[in-house]
Amino acid sequence: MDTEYIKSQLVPHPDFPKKGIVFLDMFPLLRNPVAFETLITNFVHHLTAVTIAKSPNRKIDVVVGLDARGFLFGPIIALRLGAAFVPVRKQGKLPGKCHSASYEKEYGVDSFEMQADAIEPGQSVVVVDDLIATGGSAKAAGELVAKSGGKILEYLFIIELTFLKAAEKLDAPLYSIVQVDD
Ligand SMILES: O=P(O)(O)OC[C@H]1O[C@H](OP(=O)(O)OP(=O)(O)O)[C@H](O)[C@@H]1O
Ligand SMILES: Nc1ncnc2[nH]cnc12
Repeated sequence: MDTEYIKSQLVPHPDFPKKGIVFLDMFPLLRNPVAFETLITNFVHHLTAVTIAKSPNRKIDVVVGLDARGFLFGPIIALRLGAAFVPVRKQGKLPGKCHSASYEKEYGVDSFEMQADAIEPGQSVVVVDDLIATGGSAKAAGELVAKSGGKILEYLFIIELTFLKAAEKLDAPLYSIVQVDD
């Protein structure tokens, strides 16, 4: 089963980057091409099914990836879907006019930016990242998409820390491949 295989590639690191956090490292998954392909295929099949169920004639226009680990697989999903890839970056990295939103996360505070002309009003958007913990970064990304007039179809993650109940903070459905419940 995809889920078990993908889960088996994630390596927990207790007390990183600070005491009390169990950091789930996704990089071993990317070192294994079969697991990486399984991951991408899972996301693409899921998104194809969701798109068909919602509106067979409508495609996903934009895949938004979050800095930094969402950049590692978001562009691949975008290419497979024939969609644009748009990065949401930490503050001060993007040139031109940007929208910005600040947020609190599992181990700190940060601010995100997205180029103001990257998404056109009415475009269908999915947001991807490796992991959702408190949901602070995903929520901030959602605010940036909304400022551009994009419509979020779904938020997608490899890992969801379900005990933090982040799904309740989001304005669109959440899909995750691996759920961690404690
Ligand atoms: O749901 P949240 O509580 O917002 O936490 C999840 C976010 O935290 C991690 O990124 P991090 O900010 O550590 O940055 P990195 O990808 O640059 O390591 C992770 O990749 C998510 O983006
Ligand atoms: N527990 C965790 N493991 C990996 N990345 C994270 N980002 C936020 N929380 C994390």
